[in-house]
Amino acid sequence: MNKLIKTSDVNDAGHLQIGGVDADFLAKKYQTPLQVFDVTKIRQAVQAFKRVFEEEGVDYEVSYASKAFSCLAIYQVMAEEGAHTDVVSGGELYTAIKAGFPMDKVSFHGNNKTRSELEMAVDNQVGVIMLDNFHEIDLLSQILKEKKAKIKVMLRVTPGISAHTNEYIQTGQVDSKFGFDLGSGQADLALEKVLANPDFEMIGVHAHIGSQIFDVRGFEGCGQKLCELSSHWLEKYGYQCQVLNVGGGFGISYTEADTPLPAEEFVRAIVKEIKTYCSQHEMPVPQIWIEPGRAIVGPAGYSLYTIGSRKDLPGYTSYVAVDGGMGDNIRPALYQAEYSAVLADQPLAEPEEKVNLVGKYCESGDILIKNCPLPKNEPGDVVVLLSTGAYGYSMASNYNRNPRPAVVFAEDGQDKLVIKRESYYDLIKNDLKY
Ligand SMILES: Cc1ncc(COP(=O)(O)O)c(C=O)c1O
Ligand SMILES: N[C@@H](CCCC[NH3+])C(=O)O
Repeated sequence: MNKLIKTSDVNDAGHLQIGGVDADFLAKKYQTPLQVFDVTKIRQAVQAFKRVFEEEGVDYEVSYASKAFSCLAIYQVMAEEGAHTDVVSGGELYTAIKAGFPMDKVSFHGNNKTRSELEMAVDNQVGVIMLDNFHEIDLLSQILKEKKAKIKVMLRVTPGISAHTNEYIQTGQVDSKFGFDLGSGQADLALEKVLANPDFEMIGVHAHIGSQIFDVRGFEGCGQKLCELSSHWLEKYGYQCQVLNVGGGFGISYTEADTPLPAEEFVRAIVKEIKTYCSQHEMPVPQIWIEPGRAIVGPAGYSLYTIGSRKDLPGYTSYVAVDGGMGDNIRPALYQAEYSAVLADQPLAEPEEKVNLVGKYCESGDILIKNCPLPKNEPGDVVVLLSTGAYGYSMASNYNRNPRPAVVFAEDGQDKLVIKRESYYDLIKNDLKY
């Protein structure tokens, strides 16, 4: 039995249930490929993070990194849970605005925010802009002057920590496109510029060391680096950081081989590290903000596909193809990410074979799971990839002009369509004939 499946995930009919709704029923009702989220799991993930901070007695914010999955409904759920959110583009910001998400709880990230994106953020008075580089400090200064506006800012720094994860998803090492480098003095210079402009209200410092990280030491190191920087700034400039934002990146299980700490335990370790530093240096404990994306939506997401063709290669392997693939989940092709799968109508069945579970895209690399253990299966069966809630739909494309799937939220036995399936017309609606 797949260890990612708990007995509570299986209903009386022996089918997988998501948010209390039968997965086979969802596949029939909405067709496949289909992305389904268990909203209870999303809420529980936010609440588990909050509980740690409350138990530790520190001021905090849990800011959902919405690049992991962005749509109107997820911002509504985050607003209901009292979470902050971070956005990294005008498009994510627009979606949060249209969802009615409170703008004072938005952090705006990005290494190359455009003038129009920054103007949009200022016009909507987002909670905080994460300043990433000198160009942005100048650009935002100009915009604030023109608009006679003020805004809260934080400086994003690279703490010089290489988290042990795929090289494309590391961000905290010195040689990174994000943030101000500490060692070369860039971060000090950035602070000087920011403090010199009264239109900026500088509230603190941010670092994010990477994503899908299992080793707690990187996070502790990040917390410590931010504390050291904060002491240094107090000593050198008399500037006291109110907020230390340690980013996200908490690893989750995609397969049975992944055994990370529960995500909230990473946070407990960071909080303890910061508290220890502060007590040793007689500093007040600042507000601690975190920005988890994957850990909030990843385990709550399920990708439902229908099995179609099969190719058996004697002496090699078998290819079992589904009606989605790299267009709705690029992660296996891009990062060699691994997933596990079960059949919707018999999630507890023992595997009988290992196959390459492939998609329908015109690429040999369109393999969702290599050597995927599956029970006996046939065309028409619904196969479900687990833990696909983060960076699946949000990185989806229309490659081969395949429409993107529908997304359904399921909670307490109720299902609700939150993103319609794209139609063929959607694919051509912005095309113009030559
Ligand atoms: C600045 C920042 N914050 C938060 C996140 C969220 O990371 P994760 O989804 O791994 O928690 C990212 C993405 O890696 C990021 O770049
Ligand atoms: N998109 C990546 C993570 C990047 C996180 C954004 N900084 C993934 O699927 O793992």
